[in-house]
Amino acid sequence: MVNITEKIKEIEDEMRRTQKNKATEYHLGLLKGKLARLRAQLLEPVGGAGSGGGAGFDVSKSGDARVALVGFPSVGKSTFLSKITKTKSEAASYSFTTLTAIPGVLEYGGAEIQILDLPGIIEGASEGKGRGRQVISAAKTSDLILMILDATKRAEQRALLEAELDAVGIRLNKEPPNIYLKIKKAGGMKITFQAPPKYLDEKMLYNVLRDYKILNCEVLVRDELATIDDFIDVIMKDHRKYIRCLYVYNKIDSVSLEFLDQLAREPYTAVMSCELDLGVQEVVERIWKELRLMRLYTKRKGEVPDFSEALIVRRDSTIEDVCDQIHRTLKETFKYAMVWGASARHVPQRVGLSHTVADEDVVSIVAK
Ligand SMILES: Nc1nc2c(ncn2[C@@H]2O[C@H](COP(=O)(O)OP(=O)(O)OP(=O)(O)O)[C@@H](O)[C@H]2O)c(=O)[nH]1
Ligand SMILES: [K+]
Ligand SMILES: [Mg+2]
Repeated sequence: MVNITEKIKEIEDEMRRTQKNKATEYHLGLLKGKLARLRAQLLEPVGGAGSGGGAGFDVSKSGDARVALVGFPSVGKSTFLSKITKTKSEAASYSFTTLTAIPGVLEYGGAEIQILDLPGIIEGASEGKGRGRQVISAAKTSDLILMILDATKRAEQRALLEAELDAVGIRLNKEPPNIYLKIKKAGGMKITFQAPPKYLDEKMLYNVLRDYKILNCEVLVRDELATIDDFIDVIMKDHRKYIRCLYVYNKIDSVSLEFLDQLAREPYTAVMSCELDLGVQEVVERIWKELRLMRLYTKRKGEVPDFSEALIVRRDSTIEDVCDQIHRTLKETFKYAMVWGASARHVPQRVGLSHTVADEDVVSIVAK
């Protein structure tokens, strides 16, 4: 039997050989669909625990969020971890100094953020080269990926890493496609476009759905710019993860100012030198921003708010989320909440469980 990696290679080769034009786009769409299926199979765990498969490292999540340091060997991931947390992770000039996941804790704005130093990955990681698959699985569990890049190395490194993450279903700085898909038991396929699509047509979707043996379903494409890749992502949604990514170029002590200026202007990008301690604090601030966490302060009735300890919640959290964060059963006795701050229409505002809070609000929960 041909193994999955070989099958993947065959399809990739065929895609490369196929010229892109109107006549081949249906065929290419089908190949992309098959490729996505095989890649998902490749990541399925085989055998028992620890057998490689899709399992990450055995580090439990802790704190308010998790950030994964992903990059080629010797870009300075461990040096960075040791700089911003109390954990010391060995750093050296040779590749693969780090062989497992090393967690550290970054304290910022009253939050505890878990930073995961990971072994370096290389091209082919998604297909299991080196510790690649384990590293990528760990990255998949994070709330933010910090892609550490070496400013002195060729520019392709970033695209190569992105391709590796993309191959395992990680989508960086992207929202899930605006396509509705409901699989049904009967009734055939009903495909609707909200506006004339630029890159799709009914036949293309029909072909791919048939190939996935989805014969009864309802599809509504809401985005006129959606591509066949987006559509496959929707079919494979259980294998997709949409994660924010900050690109961090380290070792800027060794590049020209001109080049540095160019790097710093790229979107989602920060630059630093761990060695000269340049820009490191700015990267920490960007981590906080990208995580989109909020600080809330609680207040007991008749007392002043407790500003010494913040309650950390995710952006767009509601009073219900706040209750869950404080105590598992608080919701059951909840009567109403009083809110002071940016989310309150007037101060204080009396609100229910569905009220959305804002950063630095003061909240007082009143129980029955
Ligand atoms: N010039 C320069 N060198 C740096 C900087 N930061 C780290 N280094 C050096 O780069 C080398 C690799 O650093 P590590 O922290 O081990 O890199 P890593 O990414 O953890 O490497 P692996 O664990 O092997 O994947 C070490 O010799 C560091 O001293 C920097 O800002 N500038
Ligand atoms: K190293
Ligand atoms: Mg390391």
